[in-house]
Amino acid sequence: MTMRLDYLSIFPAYFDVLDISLLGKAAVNGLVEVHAHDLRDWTHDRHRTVDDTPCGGGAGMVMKPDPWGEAFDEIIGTEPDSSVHVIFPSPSGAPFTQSAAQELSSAVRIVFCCGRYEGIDHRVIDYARSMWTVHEVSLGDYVLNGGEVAALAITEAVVRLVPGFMGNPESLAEESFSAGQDGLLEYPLFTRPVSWRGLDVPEVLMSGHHGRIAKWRRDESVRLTCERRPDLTDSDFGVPH
Ligand SMILES: NC(=S)c1ccno1
Repeated sequence: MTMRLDYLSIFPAYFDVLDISLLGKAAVNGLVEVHAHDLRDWTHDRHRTVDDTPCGGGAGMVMKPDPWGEAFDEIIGTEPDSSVHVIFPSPSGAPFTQSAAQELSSAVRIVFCCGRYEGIDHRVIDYARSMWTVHEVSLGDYVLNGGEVAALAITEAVVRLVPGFMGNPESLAEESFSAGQDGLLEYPLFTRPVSWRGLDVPEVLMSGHHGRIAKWRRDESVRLTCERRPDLTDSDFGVPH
């Protein structure tokens, strides 16, 4: 199954980077198909206008609904289809999580709508909700200049989970937030040399004792998660001794 990814933006060149490294390899292998579109291609005036002043007043400009609607018609179609996932990255979106990435990794089509200015006329989102499966998501509590960088981050988080993408799928099982880690943060990682600038690899990792190594890693995951992400912990994890 090939996952088709579409990006609607007034800066489609942001997505040229998807030809690089693993994502480029996934495209070559037919796992994903990438299409970036310039929203201005669906304008009809000399200035290729995509924005206008906000109704009700206020600073900045709002993206007009017409170009989005015409782009949807051409890129996605005019019939409802819940298998099409339409993503609007936005500071007012729901937190984007690893579980959301996992769910989206089985999608056949994902369309990213990258807003600029103060945002997109809300009717565009309402229309999309009436037609497809819509996700208004945020990467964090901060504001970017547009949705493009967020779309790239979400793309990487999703595509790397597509079956056949990662050379060694087992490496996914031990990552932060993975089910194999009970949703905990990943433990610290080390490799050779054993001693580096006066800093040594923890002895337990060199012991060859798999049980002790597994316990050390679990304890470190619990410790890090309790310290850095108490919101992810619950009474089951407890406080590491
Ligand atoms: N925080 C996110 S995802 C965002 C999108 C646009 N601006 O901020």
